[in-house]
Amino acid sequence: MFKNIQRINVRKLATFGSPESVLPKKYGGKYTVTLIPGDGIGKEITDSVKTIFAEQNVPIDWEVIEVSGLDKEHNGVTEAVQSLKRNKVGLKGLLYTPTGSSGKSLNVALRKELDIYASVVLIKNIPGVKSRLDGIDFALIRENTEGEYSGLEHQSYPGVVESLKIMTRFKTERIAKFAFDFANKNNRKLVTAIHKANIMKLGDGLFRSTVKDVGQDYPGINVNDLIVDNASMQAVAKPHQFDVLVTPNLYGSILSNIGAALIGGPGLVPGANFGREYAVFEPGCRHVGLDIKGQNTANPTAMILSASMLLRHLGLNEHADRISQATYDVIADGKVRTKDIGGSSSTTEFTDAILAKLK
Ligand SMILES: NC(=O)C1=CN([C@@H]2O[C@H](COP(=O)(O)OP(=O)(O)OC[C@H]3O[C@@H](n4cnc5c(N)ncnc54)[C@H](O)[C@@H]3O)[C@@H](O)[C@H]2O)C=CC1
Ligand SMILES: O=C(O)CCC(=O)C(=O)O
Ligand SMILES: [Mg+2]
Repeated sequence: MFKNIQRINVRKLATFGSPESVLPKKYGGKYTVTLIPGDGIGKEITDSVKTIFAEQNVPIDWEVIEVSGLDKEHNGVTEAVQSLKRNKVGLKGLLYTPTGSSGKSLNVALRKELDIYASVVLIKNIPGVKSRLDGIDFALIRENTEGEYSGLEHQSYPGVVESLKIMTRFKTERIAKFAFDFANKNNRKLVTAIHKANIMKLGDGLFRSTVKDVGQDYPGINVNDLIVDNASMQAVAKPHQFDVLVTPNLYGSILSNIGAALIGGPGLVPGANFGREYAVFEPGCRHVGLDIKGQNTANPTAMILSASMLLRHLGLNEHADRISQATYDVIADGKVRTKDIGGSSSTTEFTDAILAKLK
C-alpha cells in the first residue's frame, strides 16, 4: 500500500553513541558539557551529579544554562541551544510545560531544534528495589521529533479542533534503523513496532510497514508488531517478552511511564536523546517533580544513570562503570534510600552514600 511513497535511504543517519567524528573534542584534557538543570527537582538531582563528578575528578567542565518553562520570556533558551550546538553533549532536567491553552513545550522545541530524534529509555529492574516482577529488561526507542508532539492544532470551527499527528517515512525509517542498530550493538534479538494501525491506518500504518521493511536489512534480528493498547497490557502482564520496542512519539511517552511503574518509579529510569550531531541525556520518563521541588527528597538515580550514559557516550567508561555501580550498590544495601522507593533519606544523604561507596 505504501510502496509508492518514496523510500529515502537514511542508513547513514542512525547512530548510537555517535561515531568518532561527531564526538566533541577535549580542551585542556576536559570536555565541556552543557548542563540545563531545568524546573522542579532538576537542580537537586543535577547537583547530585555535579557533586559526584567533582569528587571523582571526571574530566568535564559544566556550562550551566538556566532555562525555565515557568518563565514566559523564555530566557536562556537561545543560549541553551547555542551551548548544546557548540558542546554537542548535554545533561538536562525537565522544563515545565503548563497544561492548557498557552505555552509550547520547551523540551519538545529543543529536541526538534537539535534534531535529537531518537529517545532511548532503559527499563530494567534495579537490584534491591521491590517490584511485582523480576528480570525486566527492555529498551524503548521512541521517535522524538514528530507524531503527536508536532504541536499543530487549530480550531477550525468553534467547538471543533483539529490536532495533527505528522508521520513521515523519512523520520520513521531513521528511527527504525536506529532501533535495529541499537539491537545489534546491544546484543538484543527482537524489535517490536508499537502502533495503532487498525485505527490510524495511514500514519501508524506507515510506521508499522516501514519498521518491518527496515527489519529486512537485519537478518539476525526478529521483528514483530503490537497494537499500543495490547502492548500496554502486555507491558504490565508479561514484560519479559519485550526486548527493543520502537514507537512513535506519544506511545513511547506512555510506555516509558508504564515501564517506570514496573521497576519502581520515575526516579530510577535513565534516558538519552540522540541525533546525528548532538546527544542530550535526561531522565527517561521525563518528570518535572514540581510538587517536591526544593524538599531534598527527590531520587537522583535516574539523573545519575543518565549522566553515566553520557560518560559512556564520551568514552569515559571507567568513570561510568564506577559511578553507576556505586549507585546500584547503595540501593542494594537498602540502608540509604529516598522516599519514592520506601526510604526516608534525603537526596543529599543518598548522594553522600554514593560518595562513601566510591572512596
Ligand atoms: N508537566 C510538564 O511540564 C512535563 C510533563 N512531561 C510528561 O508528562 C507526564 C506527567 O508529568 P507531570 O504530571 O508533570 O509529572 P510530575 O513531574 O508531577 O511527576 C509525577 C510524580 O512523580 C514524582 N517524581 C518524579 N520524579 C521523581 C524523582 N526523581 N524522585 C521522586 N519522585 C519523583 C513527582 O514528585 C510526582 O509526584 C510525565 O510522565 C512526562 O512524560 C514531560 C515534561 C514536562
Ligand atoms: O515537554 C513536555 O512538557 C511534555 C513532553 C512529554 O511528555 C515527554 O517528552 O515525554
Ligand atoms: Mg512524557
